[in-house]
Amino acid sequence: MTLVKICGVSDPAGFDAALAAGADMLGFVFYPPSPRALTPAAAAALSSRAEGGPLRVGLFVDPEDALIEAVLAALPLGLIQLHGAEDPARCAAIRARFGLPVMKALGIAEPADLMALADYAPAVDRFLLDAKPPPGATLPGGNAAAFDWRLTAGRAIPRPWLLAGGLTPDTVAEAIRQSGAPGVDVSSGVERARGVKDPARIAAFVAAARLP
Ligand SMILES: O=C(O)c1ccccc1NCC(=O)[C@H](O)[C@H](O)COP(=O)(O)O
Repeated sequence: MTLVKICGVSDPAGFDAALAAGADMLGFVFYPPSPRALTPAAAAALSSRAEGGPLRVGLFVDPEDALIEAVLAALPLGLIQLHGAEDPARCAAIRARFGLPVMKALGIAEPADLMALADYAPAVDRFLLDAKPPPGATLPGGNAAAFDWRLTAGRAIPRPWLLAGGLTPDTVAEAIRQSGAPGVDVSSGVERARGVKDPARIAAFVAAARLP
């Protein structure tokens, strides 16, 4: 079954909808410039709405250790997503220091971009293959921009991975078919306004991603 991550969950309605829809992972953004950013305390309050359920993913952009420490003091995470310019050594250091699996996000626009996967593979547990930020974007992710899904078709990706970038309830099934992705991640495509999740779109996205 295709894994589904709902990223940038920032309010109770979005959290409850992702849970009810059966999402596998929930992303909490710890990057203050994002409209989806949470404080550690706010993420802890959201996360405590349910015992168990989806894996809680903490999303960081070139974080200092102190930020990860502050988040982990507030709530348990199951996975650390690194969405900045962290190199393999920094990914490995974060994984070792915090004893948590790491998912490295990489921007993909052309076949050559997939060559970085081999360098990162020993240092990380998962990949998130996303579009590169479009010109003028102020965030490294969550921009509703897609890359050519055919770039990953038939490619051996050296870790479990999620496809991300511009996915919506209407496109996710075709994206899975074209890319061969074993999992998908979405943020903007399940929002009714930037940074505000839409429960109906979350339900529709998870259902569409799970269609045979
Ligand atoms: O979502 C954010 O605000 C964000 C901010 C800074 C770095 C990464 C961010 N999002 C990363 C994600 O995992 C998104 O879900 C992924 O880029 C796909 O986003 P979208 O194209 O909006 O579905």
